[in-house]
Amino acid sequence: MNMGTFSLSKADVARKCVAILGIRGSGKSNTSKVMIEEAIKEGLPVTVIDPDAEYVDLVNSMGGDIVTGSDDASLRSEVHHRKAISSVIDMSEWNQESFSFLYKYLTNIWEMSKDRRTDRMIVVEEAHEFIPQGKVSGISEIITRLALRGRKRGIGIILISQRSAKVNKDVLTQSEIYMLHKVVHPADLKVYKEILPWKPKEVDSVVPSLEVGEALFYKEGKTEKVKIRQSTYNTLQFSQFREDATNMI
Ligand SMILES: Nc1ncnc2c1ncn2[C@@H]1O[C@H](COP(=O)(O)OP(=O)(O)OP(=O)(O)O)[C@@H](O)[C@H]1O
Repeated sequence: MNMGTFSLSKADVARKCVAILGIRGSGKSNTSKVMIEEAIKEGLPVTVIDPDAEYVDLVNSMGGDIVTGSDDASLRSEVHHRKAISSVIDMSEWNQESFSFLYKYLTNIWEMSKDRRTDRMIVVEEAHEFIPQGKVSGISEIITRLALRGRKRGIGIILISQRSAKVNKDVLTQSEIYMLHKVVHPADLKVYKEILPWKPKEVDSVVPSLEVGEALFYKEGKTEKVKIRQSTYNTLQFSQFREDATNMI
């Protein structure tokens, strides 16, 4: 999996918990898009919980299925699971139906993966909204279960959040891979200090000066400063836009 200045293997991420953290605009979504692109290419299906419908075009263009609150959760999750199809749960309506759909879909994936294991990464954008620290809901419970007990059933998780201090600690601290983009707030720097085997001073001096697309990649006790490549989809979109603009002139 070509991530930019570093690479990952499918085995590095399948059935693992990955956390992508950083302030707004630091490059988290791009990092997760690159990971998703590479996972799908390697035959590892993903399900993205997408509050802003920002993964719809990417996953759609790679052969995935887009579902919303008005779809049949049992049917869609069954087909996606059986045929190893990637999906985006478009939560942008942010209404009761979307939440009911999400709960049923994830619960079904959990149930079905007991007898029929197929590897899948569940991507949780704005993770602090779905698994907040100190608050419990049906959705937070099922995501927590998938994150903490999904490994044996083939399930891995990618958590993305701009508010690391607000994400359920039990889940966040179970992550095996961290992609730590820029943060500046002391509460978020504190979370990084708990994750990284660095002196607090070092975290304070390095992390706030990370540039867009740069991150500290932490895995198995080792930390490396990396630059993530641009998602092909972003680049394609951009070149398509340029082409369209040129044709208009
Ligand atoms: N690795 C990268 N190389 C070059 N540009 C990048 C990279 N990562 C992100 N960018 C650019 O930076 C901008 C913000 O990126 P992105 O949306 O991924 O940030 P974010 O942290 O997810 O922000 P938000 O929390 O607002 O969703 C985008 O225009 C994106 O194209």
